Amino acid sequence: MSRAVLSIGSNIGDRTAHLRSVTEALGDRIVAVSPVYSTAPWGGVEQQDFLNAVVVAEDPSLDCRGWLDLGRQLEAAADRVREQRWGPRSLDVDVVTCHDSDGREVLSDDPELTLPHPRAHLRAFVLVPWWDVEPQATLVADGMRRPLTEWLAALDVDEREGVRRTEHRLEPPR
Ligand SMILES: Nc1ncnc2c1ncn2[C@@H]1O[C@H](COP(=O)(O)OP(=O)(O)OP(=O)(O)O)[C@@H](O)[C@H]1O
Ligand SMILES: Nc1nc2c(c(=O)[nH]1)N=C(CO)CN2
Repeated sequence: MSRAVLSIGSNIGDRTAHLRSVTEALGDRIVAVSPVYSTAPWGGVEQQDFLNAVVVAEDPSLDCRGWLDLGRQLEAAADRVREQRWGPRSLDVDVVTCHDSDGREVLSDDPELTLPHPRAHLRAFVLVPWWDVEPQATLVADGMRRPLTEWLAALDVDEREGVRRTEHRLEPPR
């Protein structure tokens, strides 16, 4: 059993449909889904704006590695092509944090699955929607555990202003 915070993003094709493919696949395993944000590209590659959201999900049969594998499967189903680092993609699923069945946060420095995600604290497109669904959450980076609001406050204003809430909704029908 584990609980994961997943960051999902898309900037190619039907972006909402790509994000929705994740919430549809997760179904009853979803604990919370953030609003969808339109976000300026992060990372220096010139490309289309992204749609981003954060999903919190629980699964009794998945460990943290299982969330990474599930994310890869969903990316493949969206015809994700791995070309350029931080470049355009139909669907990106990142595991931001993962807690085990005892509620303990799993930490890992394995390059295949680094936890928490090593760049989450630098990304307003992760922090803003995550704060919407878990305002009390904290994130470890650079050897410090800080509330999301503190990591957000440390970012450039431009970075935060590039993240704008949309009316798109991802919740699967109940
Ligand atoms: N927490 C994590 N979530 C998702 N992938 C991870 C994580 N930690 C390590 N990885 C590894 O990162 C590799 C590259 O992933 P990906 O192609 O999605 O990178 P990216 O989205 O371009 O950049 P970034 O990793 O900065 O989001 C994957 O092969 C994966 O194994
Ligand atoms: N705004 C935004 N920028 C990005 C994103 C993303 O999801 N949103 N994903 C990237 C690859 O990790 C690189 N840059």
